[in-house]
Amino acid sequence: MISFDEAMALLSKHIAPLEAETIALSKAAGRTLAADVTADIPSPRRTISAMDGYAVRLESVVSDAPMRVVGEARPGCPYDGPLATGTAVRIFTGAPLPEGADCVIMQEHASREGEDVRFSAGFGPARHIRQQGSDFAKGDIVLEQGTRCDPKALVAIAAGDRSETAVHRQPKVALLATGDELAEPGSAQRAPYAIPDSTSYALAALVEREGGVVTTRERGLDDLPALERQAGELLGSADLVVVTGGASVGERDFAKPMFAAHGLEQLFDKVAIKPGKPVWLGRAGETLVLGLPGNPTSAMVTARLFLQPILALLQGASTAHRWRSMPLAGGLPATGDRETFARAAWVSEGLCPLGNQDSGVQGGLARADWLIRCPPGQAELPVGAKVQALQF
Ligand SMILES: Nc1nc2c(c(=O)[nH]1)N[C@H]1C(S)=C(S)[C@@H](COP(=O)(O)OP(=O)(O)OC[C@H]3O[C@@H](n4cnc5c(N)ncnc54)[C@H](O)[C@@H]3O)O[C@H]1N2
Ligand code: MOO
Repeated sequence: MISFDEAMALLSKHIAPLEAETIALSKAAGRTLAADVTADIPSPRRTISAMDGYAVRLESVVSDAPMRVVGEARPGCPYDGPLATGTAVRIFTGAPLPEGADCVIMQEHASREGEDVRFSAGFGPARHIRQQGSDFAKGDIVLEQGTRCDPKALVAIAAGDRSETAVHRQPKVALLATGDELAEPGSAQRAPYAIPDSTSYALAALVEREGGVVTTRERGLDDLPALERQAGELLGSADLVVVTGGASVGERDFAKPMFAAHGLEQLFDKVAIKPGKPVWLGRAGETLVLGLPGNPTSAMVTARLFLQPILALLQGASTAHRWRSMPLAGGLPATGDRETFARAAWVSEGLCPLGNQDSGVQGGLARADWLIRCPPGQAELPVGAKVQALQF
């Protein structure tokens, strides 16, 4: 059995980004950049006003003396010509600053009388000007390779006047839930010992949220020849197969054997963590296979700890575990001999570990927004202690 850190190092070592493709900006949300994005134009594109008011040469302004307004500048429509000393140009936020102007006086400090304007004293030292290129220059890198295009990143690409961007292909992910007892949610109540397949929809949602494409979401009975056939079909259709259940040592735990006939090479099998010890990763041909334990909390915790970084690595992103130091708002029990990821909720002053930490929990999962990382053998921790936590 390997440690969590050793398992993470194996992910980084064995998982390379999928090939790159160029896509329209309109399709880029959620995708990961395969190359740095450089700006084709500077931002701001021109030196512009940051306020609605009057553009002036500051040294020519005399408080409460009339000044001639010689024209207007609007965004996209500049004042034509240099600004003569002793004159002002009506200007609006975002408009190019007239040549020769070095200050914008906000209209709140101006009183207009026909063609003239007077400025009251005390309009302040701010010039209210944004210099051309003060945000970024033409040719600057506005986003680095490996950045995920969240809404804020889309602003930078568009502002650099780029209509397309190079991203890594989306991973195709096939989901298989194994277990004779599993039934489609809504139909379990019709058979006395059936239970709803509660994690497949959750895993599909996680895959899609993290930039993958779910090619299939299916169930398999605990029957090895049938599972072997199913494995062959799934391996041919996906970059990654995620199989839940059947990971442990039971006589009908077939998650690994079903891929053995297809040349499965194991990268790791069992990790010293709680929950989720039976998690495993392998490769059959070109396709990765991730095995998650059947217990629902274990499946979701290992999906967060392993599936999410695998999807990130396939898309060329940096491994996505952002641990944060956070205070405890409730006591944390001592840890056993496996590194433990305690489920916790954020309350006003910190993280409160949930009362039921059983790996079969389903109902309380929605309240668990954080995983607290507890090293093996850690003593009980009091309220206020700092812990390492990962958004869950
Ligand atoms: N003798 C041992 N027994 C077990 C060990 C062990 O080391 N020695 N490990 C335990 C641990 S830890 C876990 S976690 C589980 C994992 O077992 P499996 O991955 O083989 O999972 P199953 O046996 O198929 O199912 C466990 C449990 O979860 C329910 N389940 C399965 N799939 C789903 C699903 N898609 N939706 C909802 N619930 C699901 C299943 O009905 C079982 O109740 O093994 C321990 N045993
Ligand atoms: O360690 Mo298992 O994944 O919790 O019950």
